[in-house]
Amino acid sequence: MTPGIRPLVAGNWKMNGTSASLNELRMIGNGFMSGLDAETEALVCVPATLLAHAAEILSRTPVRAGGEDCHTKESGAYTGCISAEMLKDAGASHVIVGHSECREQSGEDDATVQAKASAAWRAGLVAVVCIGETRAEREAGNTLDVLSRQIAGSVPPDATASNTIIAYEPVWAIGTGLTPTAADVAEAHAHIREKLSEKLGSAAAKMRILYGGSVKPSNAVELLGVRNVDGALVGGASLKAADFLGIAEAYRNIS
Ligand SMILES: O=C(CO)COP(=O)(O)O
Repeated sequence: MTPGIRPLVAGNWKMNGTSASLNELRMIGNGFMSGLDAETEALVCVPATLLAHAAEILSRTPVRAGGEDCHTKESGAYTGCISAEMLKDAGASHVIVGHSECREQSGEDDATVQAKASAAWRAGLVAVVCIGETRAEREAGNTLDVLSRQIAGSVPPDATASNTIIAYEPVWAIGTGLTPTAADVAEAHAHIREKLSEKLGSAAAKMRILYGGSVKPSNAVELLGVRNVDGALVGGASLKAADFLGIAEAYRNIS
């Protein structure tokens, strides 16, 4: 938590979900309509094939729909790619950029992530910029250096708290059931806030910094209660409405 910042619980469905999964989304929307939105904002980033449906379903709820990645360009001969403008047209409000799975699988570097964040803004979307160290980097004691380098390279210098959200996702915690200790999360998030302040000045004070990596209802109070943790980016547990709502409910027990 950061005083004065409203938390955001965001889901990332990754390459999961068909039209049959939209019922979970309906239940997520209904859950937030029955009072959870008093505690936190909510977003679910879905595969592009589901985005228009998701946006339509969620339009009657406080939950917003987002994309999982975008191209840097607005349009053109880029077979299989999706622009930020296309996501916006399909009803997205946000897009994730620089997820470690994209960085690894597509060889995406910090400069590309930064260009994607700018592309998101060009289309009127909020960019959720992901950063985080690998297991080898953590074991070598380089976590904070990696975060500094990724902030320097991936976050555009004109980022503001209204157009950008940072998601700290230790790569080794994603989908593994492993999580950093609350003290480790506190250290990483404080470092991220400090580096953002050096880079962005006063804009950094209100910028949301989400934690992602094996967040579940059972660990949400501990992880989301940490200072400078302004919400969660949830993978596996966002696919089941009960789990995603259970994570958001943690805010009823965090003061
Ligand atoms: O990568 C993530 C969200 O973007 C986290 O995934 P898990 O919650 O499945 O560990």
